[in-house]
Amino acid sequence: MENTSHIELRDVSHTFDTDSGPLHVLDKLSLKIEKGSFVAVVGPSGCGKSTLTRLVSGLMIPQEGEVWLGGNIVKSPRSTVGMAFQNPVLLEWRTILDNVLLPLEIVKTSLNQKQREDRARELLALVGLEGFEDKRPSELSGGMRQRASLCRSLVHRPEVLILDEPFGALDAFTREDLWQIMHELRREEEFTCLLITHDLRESVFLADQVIVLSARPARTQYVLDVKLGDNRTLEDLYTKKSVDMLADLRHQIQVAQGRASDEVAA
Ligand SMILES: Nc1ncnc2c1ncn2[C@@H]1O[C@H](COP(=O)(O)OP(=O)(O)OP(=O)(O)O)[C@@H](O)[C@H]1O
Repeated sequence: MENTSHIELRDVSHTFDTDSGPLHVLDKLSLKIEKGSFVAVVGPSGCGKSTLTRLVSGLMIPQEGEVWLGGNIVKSPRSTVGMAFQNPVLLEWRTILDNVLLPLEIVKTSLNQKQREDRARELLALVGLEGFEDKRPSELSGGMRQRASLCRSLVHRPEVLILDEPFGALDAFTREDLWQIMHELRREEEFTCLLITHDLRESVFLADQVIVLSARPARTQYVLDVKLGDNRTLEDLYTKKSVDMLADLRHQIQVAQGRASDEVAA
């Protein structure tokens, strides 16, 4: 069947077996993400957002429905996916450069050692870590470690970048720095991005589209097209357009949490 989306979930349902019985997490979840777009997923705590990232990356296979990536059904972990999480999990016994190089030791590549290092150094320079290549992770701040983690997730030029709350543990100012670095990375690198976040401002600043999931079992409840330009700045978050979008999203989250009616516009 023809498939024009880069990432697509078709009627995906999943139930975990837990000590207290079956836990129905996703219920006929369907969504489409176009190639090169940046989509943020928000929703109530525990609704199944991380489960969604595991399905897209092939770390898990759904019990029902299909996950498509680049025109193929996902049946196993995919090397064309890069991932970054809230905890950067850098290896302390490796330098920052060697941490960034790690995926190129695992994924098949035609690059020789010099080309690999050039690629890693290019990314580190892009995120402002030039001069820190030989440091150990513990010598860097939390924000710098997360920047290195982003480089590691992109070093093998994945087609899809999955970010699961990567900025959630950072202070507000560092988080905003990282948001701007994400825009810089997007200008320089080619990838389709799926971001999981609890931060509505982050979703509006970074994404082309924000998908609101319902409470568990999650379904797509609402989709917001973010009508800000590609060259958006932090100041744009304080314009009426952004404030209205944020109010809309906040209302949808309240609906998902059962704290508001979906008949009332925010
Ligand atoms: N392997 C598993 N086995 C059993 N239960 C699981 C498993 N993985 C996740 N869960 C449960 O499924 C539910 C959804 O988990 P998931 O991590 O996808 O939610 P989330 O929306 O990312 O949560 P949060 O917003 O808190 O980060 C949670 O109740 C979680 O405890």
